[in-house]
Amino acid sequence: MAKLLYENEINTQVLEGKKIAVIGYGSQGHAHSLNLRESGFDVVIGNREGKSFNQAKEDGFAVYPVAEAVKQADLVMILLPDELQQSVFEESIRPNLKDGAALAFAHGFNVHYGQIQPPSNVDVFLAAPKGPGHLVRRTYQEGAGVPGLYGIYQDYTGKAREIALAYTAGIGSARGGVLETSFQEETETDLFGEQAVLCGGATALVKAGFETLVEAGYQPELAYFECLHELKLIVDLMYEGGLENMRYSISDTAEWGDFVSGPRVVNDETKARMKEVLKDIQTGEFAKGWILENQANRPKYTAIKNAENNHLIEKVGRELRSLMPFVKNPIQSEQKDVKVNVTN
Ligand SMILES: NC(=O)C1=CN([C@@H]2O[C@H](COP(=O)(O)OP(=O)(O)OC[C@H]3O[C@@H](n4cnc5c(N)ncnc54)[C@H](OP(=O)(O)O)[C@@H]3O)[C@@H](O)[C@H]2O)C=CC1
Ligand SMILES: CC[C@](O)(C(C)=O)C(=O)O
Ligand SMILES: [Mg+2]
Ligand SMILES: [Mg+2]
Repeated sequence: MAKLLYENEINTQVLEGKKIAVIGYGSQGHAHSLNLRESGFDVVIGNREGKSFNQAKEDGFAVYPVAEAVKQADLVMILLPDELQQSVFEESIRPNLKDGAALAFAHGFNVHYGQIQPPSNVDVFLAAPKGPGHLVRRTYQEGAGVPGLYGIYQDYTGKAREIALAYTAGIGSARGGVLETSFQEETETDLFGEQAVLCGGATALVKAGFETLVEAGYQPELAYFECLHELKLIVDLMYEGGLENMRYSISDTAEWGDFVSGPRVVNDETKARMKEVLKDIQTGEFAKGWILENQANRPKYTAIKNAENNHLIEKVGRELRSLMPFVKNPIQSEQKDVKVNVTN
């Protein structure tokens, strides 16, 4: 088994007395900053003025324009959207990095695809929690943590690995275990996971199941419960004890259906498509398309997002969840301007 490291094996002294600038106070940014502060580290925030800037202030941080935060930092963690990192880096980060500082990323996209070429006089590492930022925060508050990856791209000071590990401990990832990787491996597997399984694969499966039932004349509310609501309960069982634990809790009828019908839906053809998705990630084709989409102001992204928000499963879901007060949405209720663009 690969070597995972845990809190009790990590020495965090290397970050004592050092100033950490977290650049970006969004999903990952707020979680890293709050967790690091509660782990005893000295954190300042760099953000443009606006919603996140104000939130970070409200949360008690010293908040600066990006350039000012970078100037004072011994460690700069870049938690800006991937598609904006290159321009902010060239304008406000590169010119202000201290000699011997550490530059960190939570995803290797920009370094791996050559969008950011770090200067040679800094350490460069990856500290990538394997989970959404709001859960990185929530699990930390619960005394647990989201497992993470660390990887060294450049070791200028000779301490890059020690610093990276201390950082993963500070955000709570070392409670779940941290695994060494490279920027290439993290970037390619993270993109594959989110596209083929966790986000793209899961939403496509849920929607296809919902549509199949509704088109066959079944009630949309029932189809929502069956294909989306209950999925969380099933995945919780997998999270807690693997496929075996989920199969222990379901009926034998369901388990037999799982064995014989699952492979009829997700089969060799699906796997061949997954391999195509992976190939596009490995060759840089996906990255190129995403960079161009942003340069064009996201026409396809915006059209698809609007259509998705207006899908029947979303309309039915909003109504049903409003009738289930125990289904809390702490993430969106903490945001003042939820980005749901619903028509009709
Ligand atoms: N989301 C996740 O859970 C995960 C993300 N990652 C990686 O973490 C990084 C951050 O992603 P994520 O947390 O989703 O990003 P978000 O979009 O949630 O947050 C981005 C933050 O950057 C700020 N920002 C945007 N533009 C600028 C700018 N020009 N100058 C200064 N600040 C700016 C935003 O502030 P404002 O309010 O002003 O827009 C916001 O606070 C990415 O590399 C991503 O791949 C890795 C693992 C999981
Ligand atoms: C699964 C999506 C993710 O990779 C993540 C939360 O880990 C992301 O980029 O947001
Ligand atoms: Mg991820
Ligand atoms: Mg990702």
